[in-house]
Amino acid sequence: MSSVPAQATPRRAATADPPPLYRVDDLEAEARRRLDPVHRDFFAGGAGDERTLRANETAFDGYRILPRVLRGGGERDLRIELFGETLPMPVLVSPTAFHRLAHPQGEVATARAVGAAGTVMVVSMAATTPIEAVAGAADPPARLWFQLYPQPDLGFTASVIRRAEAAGCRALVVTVDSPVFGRRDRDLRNGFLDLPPGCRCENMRDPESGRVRDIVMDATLDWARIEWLRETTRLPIVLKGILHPADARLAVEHGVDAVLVSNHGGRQLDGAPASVDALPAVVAAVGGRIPVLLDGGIRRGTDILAALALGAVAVGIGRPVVWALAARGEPGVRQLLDLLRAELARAMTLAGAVRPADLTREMILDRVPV
Ligand SMILES: Cc1cc2nc3c(=O)[nH]c(=O)nc-3n(C[C@H](O)[C@H](O)[C@H](O)COP(=O)(O)O)c2cc1C
Ligand SMILES: CCCCC(=O)C(=O)O
Repeated sequence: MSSVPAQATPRRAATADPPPLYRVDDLEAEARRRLDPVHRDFFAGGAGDERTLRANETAFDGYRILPRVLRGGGERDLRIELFGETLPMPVLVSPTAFHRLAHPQGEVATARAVGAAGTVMVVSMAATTPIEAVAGAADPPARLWFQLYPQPDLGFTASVIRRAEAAGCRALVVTVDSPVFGRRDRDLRNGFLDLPPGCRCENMRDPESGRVRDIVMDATLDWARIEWLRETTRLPIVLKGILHPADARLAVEHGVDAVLVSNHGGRQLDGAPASVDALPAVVAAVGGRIPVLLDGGIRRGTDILAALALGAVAVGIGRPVVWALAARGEPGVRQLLDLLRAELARAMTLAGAVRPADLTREMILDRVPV
């Protein structure tokens, strides 16, 4: 039970702690002040006219939560089960490239914050810290999943998977929305091409030559390659970037363990639907056979609630993590995860749900005029 006034925040004493965080979006403004404008544009931007980028956030305005009352229930239980493990909350850190452009401690800082929160960090193939160092960074250790852009060189792809397995990653997140790199006008205008000296995609280091390879976006990628991956690893496979229900069905047929409904944060196909708008049809197509995850535009506990009620088992957050990292480093990412947890718990309490499984489709009114 909370005593009134639940909102009161004590006046701040002079301390080294980061300032309080009231809303996720405040981190973006703070990060923008600190970042090199070229890097800021890389993190913030999307493909084309950024229609999909904008839609990811605004689409949540089109859903309303129909609360249940007088359900009691006391403390909320935010835990979920995924791949046989219990996660403390239904929020994962989606893979984002180049954390060392946001903060000198890069992925190490992110992993420490995620370790403290007990949830999952999906480490990007384009991380600027080797997966082994990310895995060794956090105490308690972070649960890591590894994001893969399958490379045309199968031997090299297999070697990256072996590294991820050896480092203790518990799932492989295969990004399938990037047969070619999205065209991002901001980066083209800014001439953003190279990482600063000393900053590299360490997971792309060739085991034989020691050279760091470029990540290839492979337009020949097809379901046969997913079958190859299925035979190459025993890790659960998550397909990231599913939007069409027919692809969700194919994913199930190919023995994939989960799908992540995503448009890559609006950075690949501009004009694709907002993730949350694509979610219900994917959930229907999958029919409960495998978990459905979602990322794109999650900025509030109520966004998480809506996605769960529409059938997602968990959501991922991309840019907010980068902003938190750039603004406040590891403590910022901790604050971000704490804030989203608190917002979700409060939203669930107000909506009459004790646990994520209580969030059901009838609690969402959609096509609300905005
Ligand atoms: C700066 C940035 C880098 C990203 N890098 C990757 C990546 O390396 N691999 C990947 O699969 N997705 C990548 N994504 C997409 C995210 O995993 C995620 O789908 C997206 O950011 C979710 O939307 P949100 O930023 O609105 O939360 C990146 C997104 C951003 C913003
Ligand atoms: C080769 C870097 C890929 C990063 C990425 O996926 C993105 O910027 O969206």
